[in-house]
Amino acid sequence: MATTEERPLFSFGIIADVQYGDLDDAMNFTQTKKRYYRNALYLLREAVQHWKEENRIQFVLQLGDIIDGFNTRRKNSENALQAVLKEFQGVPFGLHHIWGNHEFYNFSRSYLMKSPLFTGPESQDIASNLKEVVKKEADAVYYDFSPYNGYRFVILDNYDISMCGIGRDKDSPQYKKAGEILRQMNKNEELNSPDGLFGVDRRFVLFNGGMGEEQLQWLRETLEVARQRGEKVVISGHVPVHPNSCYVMCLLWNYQDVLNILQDFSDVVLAYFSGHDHGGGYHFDSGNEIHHVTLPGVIEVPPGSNAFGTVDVFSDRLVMHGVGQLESRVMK
Ligand SMILES: Nc1ncnc2c1ncn2[C@@H]1O[C@H](COP(=O)(O)OP(=O)(O)O)[C@@H](O)[C@H]1O
Repeated sequence: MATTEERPLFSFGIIADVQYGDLDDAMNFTQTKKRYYRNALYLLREAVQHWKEENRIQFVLQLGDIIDGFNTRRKNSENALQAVLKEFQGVPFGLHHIWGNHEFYNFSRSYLMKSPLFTGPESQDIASNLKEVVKKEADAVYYDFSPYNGYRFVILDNYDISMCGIGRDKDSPQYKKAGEILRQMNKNEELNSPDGLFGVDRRFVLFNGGMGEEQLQWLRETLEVARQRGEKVVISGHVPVHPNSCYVMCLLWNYQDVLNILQDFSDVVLAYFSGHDHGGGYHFDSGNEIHHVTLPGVIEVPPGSNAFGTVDVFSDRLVMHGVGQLESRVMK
């Protein structure tokens, strides 16, 4: 029989960039990787089946871009969303859906707030309270929860300051702020192009975003409370925040602000999980003992493989069991 040392305190599932669409396979923008839009749904199904059979995860962190932006061309966004949500129907674990750039190519924030992709703590109230939805519409969607005594999970809204798709209203201060940042840093007419930008500056493209001061302050306060309670914290967002954990073009615009906060609270922060960069990545910030995990994107996994995992949480380590392209690792 397993001793308490051998058994995880609790476990959770991770998956990123499913980007499902009823679309033919096609190459990415740079013509370097194929995207398997229809197969992505089967890979999601396989992941859910795997978690059901394992029978030990408490919740899944779905790290964003669950359907592809190209669904809008066929006016098929809602059908695509229904298809992926159907895979989660009746699952015996919780779900935390993070919003990425592709959510905003398909849907406005107010639509998302009322959809099952909103998994914030007030999701129950909001579905039945339209006034609350209107009030919340302008807000960023970030929240925290404690799945187990002594542990806290933080969900960030990396597209708080953004011009992606129809997410933010064009008149909103967040959209205007995003425009100021982008146009100052990126002189291309096509704002998704990083031409003329070098190194980490290549992150100043339209498909990325940033976090506002209010959210950064909330993150500091949340980590301060966690510190006082003696909790350990796992943070997640769609977009990576460490330049060594991803291709730099995929970094959060103000990644340094977030890194500074994580480093200030390195005594409580264990890891940062993200998606967005389909190639995936990993970096151990050894000075601060924080693990940065960027999951490979399901959309670019050929049939026959997959990219998801189960993380077992022990008192002294996180053990990530990767399936397919997600590498397994022990994170002390
Ligand atoms: N180097 C680039 N120059 C111009 N546009 C680009 C470039 N790379 C990507 N894009 C555009 O940016 C958008 C997002 O790129 P994409 O690779 O599809 O993102 P994701 O990885 O999130 O699916 C697409 O509209 C794509 O055409």
